[in-house]
Amino acid sequence: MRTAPVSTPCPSSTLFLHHLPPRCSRDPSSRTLLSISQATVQDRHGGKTRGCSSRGWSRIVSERIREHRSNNQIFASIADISLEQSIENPSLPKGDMWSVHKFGGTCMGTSKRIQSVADIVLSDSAERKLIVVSAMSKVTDMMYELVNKASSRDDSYISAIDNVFEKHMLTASELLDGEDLARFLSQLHNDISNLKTMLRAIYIAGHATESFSDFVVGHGELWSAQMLSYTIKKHGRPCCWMDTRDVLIVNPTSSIQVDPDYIESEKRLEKWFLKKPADIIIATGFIASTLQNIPTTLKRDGSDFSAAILSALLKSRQVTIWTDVDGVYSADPSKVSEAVILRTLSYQEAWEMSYFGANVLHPRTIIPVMKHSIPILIRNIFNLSAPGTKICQQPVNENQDRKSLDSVVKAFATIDNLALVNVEGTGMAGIPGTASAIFGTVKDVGANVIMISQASSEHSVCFAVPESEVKAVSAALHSRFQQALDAGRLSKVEVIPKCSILATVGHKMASTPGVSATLFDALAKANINVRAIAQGCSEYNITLVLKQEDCVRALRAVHSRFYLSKTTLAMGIIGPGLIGGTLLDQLRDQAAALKEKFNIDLRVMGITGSRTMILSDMFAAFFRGIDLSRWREIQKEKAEVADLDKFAKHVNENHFFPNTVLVDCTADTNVANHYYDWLQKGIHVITPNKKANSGPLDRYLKLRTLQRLSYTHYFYEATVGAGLPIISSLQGLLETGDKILHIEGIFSGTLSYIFNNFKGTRAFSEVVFEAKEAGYTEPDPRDDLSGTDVARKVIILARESGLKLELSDIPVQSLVPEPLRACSSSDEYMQQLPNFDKELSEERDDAEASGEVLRYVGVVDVVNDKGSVELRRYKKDHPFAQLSGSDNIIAFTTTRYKDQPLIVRGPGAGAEVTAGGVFSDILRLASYLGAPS
Ligand SMILES: NC(=O)C1=CN([C@@H]2O[C@H](COP(=O)(O)OP(=O)(O)OC[C@H]3O[C@@H](n4cnc5c(N)ncnc54)[C@H](O)[C@@H]3O)[C@@H](O)[C@H]2O)C=CC1
Ligand SMILES: N[C@@H](CC=O)C(=O)O
Ligand code: NA
Repeated sequence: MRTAPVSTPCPSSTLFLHHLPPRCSRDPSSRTLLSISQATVQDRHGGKTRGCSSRGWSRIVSERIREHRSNNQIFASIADISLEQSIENPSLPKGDMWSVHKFGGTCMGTSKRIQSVADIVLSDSAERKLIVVSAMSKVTDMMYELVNKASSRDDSYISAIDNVFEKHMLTASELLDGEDLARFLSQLHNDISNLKTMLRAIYIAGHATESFSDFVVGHGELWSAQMLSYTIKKHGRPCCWMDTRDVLIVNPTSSIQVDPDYIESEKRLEKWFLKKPADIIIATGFIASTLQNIPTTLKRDGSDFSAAILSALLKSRQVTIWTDVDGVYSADPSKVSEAVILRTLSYQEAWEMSYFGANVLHPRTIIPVMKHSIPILIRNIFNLSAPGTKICQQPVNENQDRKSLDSVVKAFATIDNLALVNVEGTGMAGIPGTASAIFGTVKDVGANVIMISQASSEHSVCFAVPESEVKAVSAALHSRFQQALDAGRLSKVEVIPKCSILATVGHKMASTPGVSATLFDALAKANINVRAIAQGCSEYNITLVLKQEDCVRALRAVHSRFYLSKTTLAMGIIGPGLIGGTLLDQLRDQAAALKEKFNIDLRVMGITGSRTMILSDMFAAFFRGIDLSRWREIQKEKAEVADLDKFAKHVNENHFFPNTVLVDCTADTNVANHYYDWLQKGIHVITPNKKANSGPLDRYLKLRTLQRLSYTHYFYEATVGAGLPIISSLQGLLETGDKILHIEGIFSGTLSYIFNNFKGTRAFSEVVFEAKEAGYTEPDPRDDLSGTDVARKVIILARESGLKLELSDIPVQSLVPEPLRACSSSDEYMQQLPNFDKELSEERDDAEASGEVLRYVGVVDVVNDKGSVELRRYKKDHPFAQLSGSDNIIAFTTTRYKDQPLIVRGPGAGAEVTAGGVFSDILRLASYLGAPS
């Protein structure tokens, strides 16, 4: 047997013998192993047995070995020897003076990080500290790999173990020097050569028992604990390292779980402390022993569990789990960028979250500390300024966690790759044992049921299982219930694939009215269908099953709805002309204020004109949207050929934003023809374009019906009177039960401007040109001058009032001279217009002579089911004669406003006011979707 050269005695080392499973003694290699272990036994107790020579120790141990048959007894006996040898020591103090910390593999990943860990430990002002450490990052995997290689007789385990040695040797050399380094390296050498012997035995046997494997793997923790202990000692602070296999006693309950034996562990901890009453203890995480002293691990609960058990044994003031995130987020930050760090969580909330894979402790880890009300602090080793998340009995100062106090929802989590199984049939109701038969069958195929839901009618039971297990579950159920299916007692065993779970977690959530309503409302508004629901009476969790493709959108929708983040809208702007361009600039200027003051986050994901479009960068800045401070430049630099379908898909199908709105700022009928399809897909539509609402009646009615049936919104305030509240006023009157009798008004900003300024000093064509320049006209000014634009507005208001009129039903008096109606372009029309100035001049002079003015008005005669558009004369004292600029004026005569009409007046055209009207529709949408109003 080769042993590593030992330059200095090893004061603290692992006890090899005592960790050997009983079967070791029957193993051909056990004799060799025993001889190694004798050497290490003496090391292990070196700290307390300095008075005992190596030979003396060997003698005592040999005697005890003779006295006791099993290795376990040997260990117990050895422990007794060390106790016999121990000098008088204080008993183990417990309580507030202890502060427990746990540093995971990442924190212990390099020499620099181990140094930072030492600094953190030293800066903790607690009287006594117990520090639990994991193996250096990747080491546990490397160790498992060693066992796998050896047991599959792969020779490369030898070079692999050399890599393990190298990694620790280099790290220690960077951290330590002098005698400490020599001691550590000698110990490392010893351990590695012991491991090589053991791996050789595994190699020969072609098999490793679980305890062999646990024994090998646990070395990562032993080495990291020793390195940290020496590093702290280097700073002049007395410090001991603890092999927790001497202290933590557990009963393995399954291959993935162990139960701590608190009574035995407490006894052993007290014994340990008698020997090493240190103020700073560095303890190995993850590893433990059985009551029979067989090495084992804490399985998947790992080092966090070690820290929690030790913390409970010491009744420490707090346990700090150091990791690489700032704390527990309200949702997975990779899916919800506005997720916030929760300052506090109750123990129950924390274990609900951890089940869903949030970066929280495993529920079993929480139980030991919860019993003694010990707070757990989760902190980021890479960001010491972050206060972290405190998991404790009573969440302190809940207000800090959320902006909204009334919300009791803390956080959201999701699980993907699930399938729902639905067992349905009339033969289940009132028959005891059906559920047991169903779930017994599921258990028999080893599938894990993640949630269950059954309505009280008992006609169906549905449950979620991992997608990977559903095939076996379905086959087993079909076979188990074949007879019931054949007889029709069960109608189906159905699998709904590609599902996800969305869980909402919060303290006392279920006992607060309105939580579920708000949750489901947020989902409905994002057009997300819920397949199944489960809420236990624990009141900490509401679980929903949805289509997997909807899951991230759902997560974002509910997260923002509970005010944990902004109401985020993905927007696509179609037609960046005068109105669209002005809107984009307004969005740019207002974005920050909207985010900060109103919790609304608007992201323009695409802008398309008729020929080219720009889409937000799919990878880099995708989620930020297009930089609106440079959208014109980006349009020049990065535009691609416009494709409206691709555009809508890009904006909508990101799966990230719960809601999408397309804003149509064109005057194009083709774009308007897409609204139905978009609304059907759950895309909200906002527009100043009048084409959809004034187009063919049947299409309009279909669109409105769809909109009313769905949770998808279609807003078009700017189609009449630009930003003036015309549509909303009319809707308000109707919704509150008023009856519209008559609507009359000046609906054209262009024609209002023209007749307000056509005072005999300038030619008619000159004033038309001014109106166009001012941005009041339609893209083609003939739409205004022909009265078509006003007719469209009349139709929009008539239909809104319940009349079923077509555009062709409205008689329109056109102001476009007959010969110019056939002009091929608006430019040609504008050029030729001066030739026809005379006609309108004469009409104006004639009116003037009678003390009247000309006004171009639209009328909706609801009582007589008709509308008209014409040039009328009004006395100079009539309200319609008092206008200026591009003012619109609209008078609603209703059953409530009969004697005096309700009048809305103000600028009814122009870039700023129109874009402002569209913008206010966008904010109305955000508020409908849950933004604070
Ligand atoms: N100017 C005003 O005061 C008011 C205008 N409106 C309406 O606002 C809309 C826009 O008007 P303006 O901005 O003045 O017109 P504009 O002509 O300046 O802008 C329209 C933009 O849409 C683009 N476009 C046309 N067809 C397209 C298509 N199929 N796909 C993508 N882009 C397309 C054009 O290239 C242009 O950039 C019109 O529907 C108008 O009726 C409504 C109220 C007031
Ligand atoms: N061209 C229109 C613009 C608003 O719809 C008008 O002049 O009113
Ligand atoms: Na309006």
